[in-house]
Amino acid sequence: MESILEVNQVSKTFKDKKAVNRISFRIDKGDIIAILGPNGAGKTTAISMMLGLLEPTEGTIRLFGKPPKDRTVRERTGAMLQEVSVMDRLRVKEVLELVRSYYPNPLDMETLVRLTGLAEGDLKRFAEKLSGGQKRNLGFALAMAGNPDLLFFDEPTVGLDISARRRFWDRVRELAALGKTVIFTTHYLQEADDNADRILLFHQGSIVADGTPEEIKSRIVKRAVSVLPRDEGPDLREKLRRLPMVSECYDKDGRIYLATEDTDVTLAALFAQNLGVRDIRTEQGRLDEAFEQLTLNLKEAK
Ligand SMILES: Nc1ncnc2c1ncn2[C@@H]1O[C@H](COP(=O)(O)OP(=O)(O)OP(=O)(O)O)[C@@H](O)[C@H]1O
Repeated sequence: MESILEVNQVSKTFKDKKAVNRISFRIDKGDIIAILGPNGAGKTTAISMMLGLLEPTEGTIRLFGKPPKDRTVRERTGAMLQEVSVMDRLRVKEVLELVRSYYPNPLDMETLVRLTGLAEGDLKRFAEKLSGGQKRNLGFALAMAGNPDLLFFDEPTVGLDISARRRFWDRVRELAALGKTVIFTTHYLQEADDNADRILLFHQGSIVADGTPEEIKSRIVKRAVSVLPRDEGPDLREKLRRLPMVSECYDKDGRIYLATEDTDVTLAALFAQNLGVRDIRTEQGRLDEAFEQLTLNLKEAK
């Protein structure tokens, strides 16, 4: 299978800030990949390096076997970045025509217009006058103008309403079905879970997990047991923490939570030892909470 993207031991340091720290991965054709992570995790910096907009401090990046700035790479790559800046004083149709003209095998104008989701009348409007959502659609069309094999979307759904989001992901799935490779960034585990074939989980510049949504979830979504303290003994949390299979103990919404590898074993021990707790519940860990918990734990571990 053709390797679309290879990132090898890549780091980026801004003055004394290490924004990306020795990341390595390889992406094959036709996958939808989520780069998932909280604010400041290094997602945008990583994408900017893959696009050749930033030079890595160390390491190498190859797209279609060539460096990011190679002309043939540019011709086969499209991007929609966070700020969709459209040229002043150009009408929508003119912007589309201009960007098409940069590419050897552009997408036909009709398809591009369809991808903007704009009405015929809107094509004559100045691009800068479009609403935020319409600008995003135009950005999507511009990313597609060269009929690229590889697409980058940096937080593509921020600010879109639910139906616009759904339309966006439907279009992305269509593209992947045509054999195009899509890389997008997001803060939301749910969005990555719903739309990606593979997730690269970024945290503080490093990739801390790499796998299918199922693999990532099973790694980070732990079941939990939660209790209320009956009498707040001084070492209650420590005793709870030491119960079998418990990996962590934390307070949330007035309850004490025990993340556990095996709720049955933990519950049996909890009932057997009289630890001064009441209202014992088992919880199916929620995805977003687990994600938050994972990134918090990693932060504390540093
Ligand atoms: N040009 C720059 N100069 C100095 N520091 C920078 C620069 N660009 C990014 N950083 C820092 O590098 C880190 C990673 O930033 P980056 O924008 O890549 O994160 P991100 O995961 O995309 O975050 P967000 O989700 O908020 O967009 C941050 O701490 C940021 O402040």
